Amino acid sequence: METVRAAEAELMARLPEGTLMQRAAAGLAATCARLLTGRRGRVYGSRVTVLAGSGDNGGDALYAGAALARRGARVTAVLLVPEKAHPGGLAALRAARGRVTVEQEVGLADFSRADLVLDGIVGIGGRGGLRPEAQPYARAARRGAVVAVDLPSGVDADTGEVPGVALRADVTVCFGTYKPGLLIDPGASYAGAVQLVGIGLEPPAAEVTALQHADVAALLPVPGAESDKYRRGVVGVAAGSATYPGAALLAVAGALHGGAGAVRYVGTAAEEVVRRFPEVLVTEGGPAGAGRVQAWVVGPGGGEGVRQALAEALASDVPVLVDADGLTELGRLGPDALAGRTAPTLLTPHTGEAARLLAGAGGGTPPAADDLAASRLATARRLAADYRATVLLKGSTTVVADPGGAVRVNPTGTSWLATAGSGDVLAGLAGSLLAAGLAPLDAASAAAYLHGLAGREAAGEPGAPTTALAVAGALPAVWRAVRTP
Ligand SMILES: NC(=O)C1=CN([C@@H]2O[C@H](COP(=O)(O)OP(=O)(O)OC[C@H]3O[C@@H](n4cnc5c(N)ncnc54)[C@H](OP(=O)(O)O)[C@@H]3O)[C@@H](O)[C@H]2O)[C@@H](O)CC1
Ligand SMILES: Nc1ncnc2c1ncn2[C@@H]1O[C@H](COP(=O)(O)OP(=O)(O)O)[C@@H](O)[C@H]1O
Ligand SMILES: [K+]
Repeated sequence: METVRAAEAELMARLPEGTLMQRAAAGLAATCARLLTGRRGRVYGSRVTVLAGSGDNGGDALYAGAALARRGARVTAVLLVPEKAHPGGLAALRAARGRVTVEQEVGLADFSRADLVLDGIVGIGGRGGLRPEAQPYARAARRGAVVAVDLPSGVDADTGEVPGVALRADVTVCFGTYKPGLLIDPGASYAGAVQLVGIGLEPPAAEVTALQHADVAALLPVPGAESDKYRRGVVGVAAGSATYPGAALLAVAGALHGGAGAVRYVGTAAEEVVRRFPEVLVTEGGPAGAGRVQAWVVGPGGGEGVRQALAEALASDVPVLVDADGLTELGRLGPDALAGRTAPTLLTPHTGEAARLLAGAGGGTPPAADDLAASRLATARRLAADYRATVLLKGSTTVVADPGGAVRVNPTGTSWLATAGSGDVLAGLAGSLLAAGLAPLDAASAAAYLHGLAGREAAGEPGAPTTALAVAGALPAVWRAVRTP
């Protein structure tokens, strides 16, 4: 949040005092009024509780509460740290005939009864989780909507980590820029629907970004008039074993829809692959003896042959994507196995595989996968730095980290993707984009974006269990949707 603060400070120096807070509060009040109108038909007479902490986040909430009170809402502000409540906001609320209480019991009762709660306990200035005085609100029952001011209180703005408890919101109104904590789980799951209110803040280039349709459309490889299959790129897939022949089919299915001109398969499932996908080139032996490819995918359903396949692929001078059993093997070898590479490497672990990779990098026992899921940003960054490779960390929020420091979080994911084999499809898809010439960060984040949309498409609305093969089958429709202006 240092960059946001710097941008705010720079902008504030040019504006009359309080301008940004007034803009923020006006946007916040407008969203609250829309929500109340939607739920109750009108703002007038509705019950609103403002939870106001000790900083400017509380100030925003108090000013917005004042605006709602002027429209006839019955507003009560609960001051969590009475001596530090924002003086201007408090005065505005009082002038609008809002009630103020410092009794936490009264506050909790109001909170539970309210049609709408404004969570202004703490925003980007919050550190170390909710303090004791605020914790009961995170646990209390409520019947109304909770609108988080800038960020759900208790969520770390920079990382999405939740040390302790946090206030779950239905809507988060964030000011100026999306904070990473709103995009990365577990924080993202507390934010509800996120609305951005412009306050005239021009954010500097962010360290953590999320692609949108237009960004992905610009990245996707599209054949030109002069293209042929080789110029579009050939992706090599070394996947599948006697135990998991299906992983080969799924990785190939993803690869066929990723933009490469051809897919070359090596491995024990060649017969099944060709029966299902006659367009695939198959070669005996491992990656070293296969014809020229522009990128390798190694590891899905890997089995016995994975050690050799990984060694051969890593010895090549083309980008290599390592997934699944390939990652387990790489964890055994440690980062040194990538030291001599002349082309980029993309690692696509889930948190269990990430734990093995970290153990391989640092020695010792693997960290618990659950702990890594609670600190996705830090985990992806650490792996990227340790292995000097691009890392796509899978799971409830997919995070892609480049060794150079850039991070992208994927906004399209859906938990319907938590189905066996969908990771294999993602590996093939991302490998295909690598072969088509995308940089690893672009290939990984565009693949995650398409894969998330395909998961949604395959699950349908309002959602039903789907399969990895159906996710692969949805990819063409998703490409078209993304490329439609
Ligand atoms: N800057 C701007 O131009 C604009 C900023 N805007 C708004 O300001 C917000 C940032 O305001 P901020 O910097 O005052 O910090 P904020 O989030 O209110 O928290 C700091 C206070 O909370 C306390 N505290 C700390 N940790 C805590 C915890 N875990 N649990 C409980 N309390 C905790 C801490 O107390 P202390 O440590 O001092 O005791 C300190 O007093 C931002 O999110 C946005 O809403 C908008 O108006 C647009 C323009
Ligand atoms: N809760 C979730 N929400 C969103 N996506 C998820 C969730 N759980 C898993 N996924 C996604 O599903 C895919 C599962 O991949 P992976 O764990 O490799 O499974 P498999 O090995 O069975 O293919 C990944 O793309 C991952 O990001
Ligand atoms: K808040």
